Amino acid sequence: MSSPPLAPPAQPAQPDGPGRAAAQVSPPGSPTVIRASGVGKKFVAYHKRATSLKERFVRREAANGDDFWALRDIDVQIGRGQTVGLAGANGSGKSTLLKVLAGILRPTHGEVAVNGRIASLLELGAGFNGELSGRDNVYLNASLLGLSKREIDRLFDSIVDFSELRHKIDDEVKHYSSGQYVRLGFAVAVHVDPDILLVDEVLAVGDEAFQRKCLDKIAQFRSEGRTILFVTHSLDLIESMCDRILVLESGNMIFDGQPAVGTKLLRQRLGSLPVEGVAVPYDLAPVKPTAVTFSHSPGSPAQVQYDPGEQLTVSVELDLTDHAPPHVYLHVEIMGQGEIPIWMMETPAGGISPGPGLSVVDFVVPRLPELLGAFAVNVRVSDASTGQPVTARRFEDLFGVSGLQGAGLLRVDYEARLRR
Ligand SMILES: Nc1ncnc2c1ncn2[C@@H]1O[C@H](COP(=O)(O)OP(=O)(O)OP(=O)(O)O)[C@@H](O)[C@H]1O
Repeated sequence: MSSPPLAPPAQPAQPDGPGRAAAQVSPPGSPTVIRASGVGKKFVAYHKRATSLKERFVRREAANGDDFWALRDIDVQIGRGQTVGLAGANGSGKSTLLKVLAGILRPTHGEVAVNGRIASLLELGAGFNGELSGRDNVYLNASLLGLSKREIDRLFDSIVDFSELRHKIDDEVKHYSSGQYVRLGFAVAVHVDPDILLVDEVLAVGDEAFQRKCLDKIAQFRSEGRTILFVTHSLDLIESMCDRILVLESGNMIFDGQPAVGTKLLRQRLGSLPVEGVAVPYDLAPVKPTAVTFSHSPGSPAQVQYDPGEQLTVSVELDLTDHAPPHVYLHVEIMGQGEIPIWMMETPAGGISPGPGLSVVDFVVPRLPELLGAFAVNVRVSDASTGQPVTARRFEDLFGVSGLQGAGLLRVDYEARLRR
């Protein structure tokens, strides 16, 4: 599917953060190759099937069909050369979004524009005719993706070699196993010289050796500057292979941005991230850290993603009862991937004296170091006069720092010297 060249991408409209999608612009100078604007997709869910012709006639159409929005108001722009992971719980709309972007499903609302040749490997068997042989399906599939007969003749052996199905190539594909289907589908998709590759979770069907081969191919495509969008439940894979993650929840895009931040948010939402760190019962504490927010400067609008060198303010809201100690000491740990404390901030040793009620303590970091990752916050409160712990709380609210591309967590200056 292709369309006329797209206009330069518009700037993102809204600030980023969990709970609303953070629009991500393409890297500077990289044109947008996929743009979805206000995309919604409605299905009609029929809860109960009519059991007789009469019943079907009496109910007619809409009587027991509920509208069901599998996608709601999705705005996204994908820049050329980006590798984007699409993640979310079962039924969140990932496959539907991929199909809408591939032009296989028409959106109920909104528009999709694509600039470049798309090859897609969607649900099992999509694009294959079970009655035809593997050989015929290679020709059929590749011609649907825009290749001429002569081009397919030239690529045929390479496609079959990649699929490792030469011994099966003249069998009807309805007799293929699901893994064999995917092998052939993937082999065709990567041979048609696509600008954009869309891959659904189907890769999980292949055996380990074939998965490795597919991932190597995706890595090669990535290094060639092609655009890749893939659905996976493997958040580790997204962290290692993608420049960007889109997280869907009930058809809404709740996050668009840095993989480390998005995967952590999703793990939180799926309940697969342990919450820990409460030392003293929080409910009984006379001083409660009730919220943590991130912004550029004290009091400025909340923001989640930062670049190295930018100012960051971590604001801790405290709620004190009348029985709170007069001098309170706060210890704030910024926690990285794998529960590693990255840095620590604290109030002066004598503590602070906020008084009863709500107050906010701002920790201002004038220049963020050259870091990469998503960071959560642990807050410990103690009585500054006695040193006794009061309570502790872990905040899963995250901020992310981008800027280093696959270069580890921290930038360290170094020289490489040869010595003989
Ligand atoms: N053709 C259809 N008719 C009705 N409902 C549909 C149709 N296709 C998908 N759905 C529904 O839309 C929702 C989103 O489905 P989709 O396959 O996009 O989810 P997904 O995020 O890819 O899920 P999974 O991780 O389980 O593959 C689901 O509730 C699904 O049942």
